[in-house]
Amino acid sequence: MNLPCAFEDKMKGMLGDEYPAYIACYDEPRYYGLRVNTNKITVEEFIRICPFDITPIPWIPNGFYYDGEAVSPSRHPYYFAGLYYLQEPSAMTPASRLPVEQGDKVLDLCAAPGGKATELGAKLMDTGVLAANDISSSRAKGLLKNMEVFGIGNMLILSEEPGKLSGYFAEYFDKILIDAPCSGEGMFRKDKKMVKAWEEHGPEYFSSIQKSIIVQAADMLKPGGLLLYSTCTFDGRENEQTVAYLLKNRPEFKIVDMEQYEGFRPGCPELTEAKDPAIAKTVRIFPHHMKGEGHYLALLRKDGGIRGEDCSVPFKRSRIKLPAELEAFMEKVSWELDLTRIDIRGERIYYMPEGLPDLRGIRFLRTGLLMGELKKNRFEPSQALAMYMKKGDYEDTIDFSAKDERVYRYLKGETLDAGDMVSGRSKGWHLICVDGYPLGWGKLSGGVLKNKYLPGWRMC
Ligand SMILES: C[S@@+](CC[C@H](N)C(=O)[O-])C[C@H]1O[C@@H](n2cnc3c(N)ncnc32)[C@H](O)[C@@H]1O
Repeated sequence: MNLPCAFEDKMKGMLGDEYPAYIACYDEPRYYGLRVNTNKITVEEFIRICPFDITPIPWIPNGFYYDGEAVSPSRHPYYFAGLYYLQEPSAMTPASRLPVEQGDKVLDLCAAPGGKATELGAKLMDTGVLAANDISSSRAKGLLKNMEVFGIGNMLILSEEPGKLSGYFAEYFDKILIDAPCSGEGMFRKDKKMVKAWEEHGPEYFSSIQKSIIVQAADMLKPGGLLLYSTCTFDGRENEQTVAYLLKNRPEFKIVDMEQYEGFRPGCPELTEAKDPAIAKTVRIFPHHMKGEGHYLALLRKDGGIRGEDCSVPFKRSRIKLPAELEAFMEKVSWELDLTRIDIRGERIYYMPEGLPDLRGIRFLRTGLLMGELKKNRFEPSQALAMYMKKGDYEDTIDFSAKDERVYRYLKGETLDAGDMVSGRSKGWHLICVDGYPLGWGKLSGGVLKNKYLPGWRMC
């Protein structure tokens, strides 16, 4: 593989005797990974039903390697059911090393397309709130879809400058992840296009963006909260020096240890001006030490305050009366709605997370779970609501086996004959599942299932 000379020289200087082992990795194939959505299925159950061979990624409890040259997990109905996310193994590390607890308010500041945000949302198990932001609104659309496929409801999908967000969310979050835009040196093997991008915008360009983002993020963290900073690059300016910049400008931050793995290598204090030995607690991932691409991670705690103390002033919502159409639909749903969390905007009905600040003025793609729309005396449930549900949450369900070719036809948007799956009198909205995991909605009449799978999500 042709690497820029300036990059090779830098790596020789950084790695010394290890350089030959490092550069030899470029002749080895890349690794393919998938991460189980523990919000929908346990790891044990996934191993039991997984239709292709997988082997555990040793440092990620819900991560697995698969043979990307032999199988296409993105074509399987379980992928459409949101049971897993396809992700490069090292890229699973940042979300796994941020200790999110149920009830936390969590921010993923550079979140699209959702590789980390989907895992943070899964860890919250439908508690607290996850704000997933990306400055690019086109990339944020992909993020929204991935979050909905994963069944995450307690979310905000934002598309804002971090500096603007810090005015709305001052000391609001318990945990923040910054997977910073970077020069991508760690991904050269996986994606050769990254080399060209590096030649256009290198470490110097990104390090100034990273410094401004990390300080803006710091101001959104509660005292006592944790911030995880990560990149997929090797350059000291983007890694250790960005962390050192935060420590200098926000001295209330301290680097803390993260859960270790034998392949992790310590960060390099010598790459910074202050040479603070604590920088060695940050983590470098090199492909010649682990089966994954290059990454960098730092976990930091903000001093002061009692963890869990809530500094936010929640936006007060009053209990509303449900529209009759939604009330009729909810008769078949097994859970109770908290009426203070319902928000009706035009025809659309949202189920909002609790304890939000006033968001007026922020650019967002979604706030809360889009439950559905009110249309001429009827309620039409959304695709997101189907993905949010668990089998049994809705009374009328059609559960296909993954081996039934109708599952594939459903995902392609076809009308199906489902007379054998229901009693003769059954009609109206049905939750369509594969092996017990919801995929979307269908409307039944006389045994014929009208397809309500979201057109933009169909299998090609
Ligand atoms: C490394 S990618 C994030 C990948 C994502 N965390 C994942 O795991 O799928 C960095 C992202 O930062 C976004 N970005 C760039 N500049 C930004 C800024 N100033 N504020 C917020 N996001 C930014 C980019 O659009 C890009 O999607």
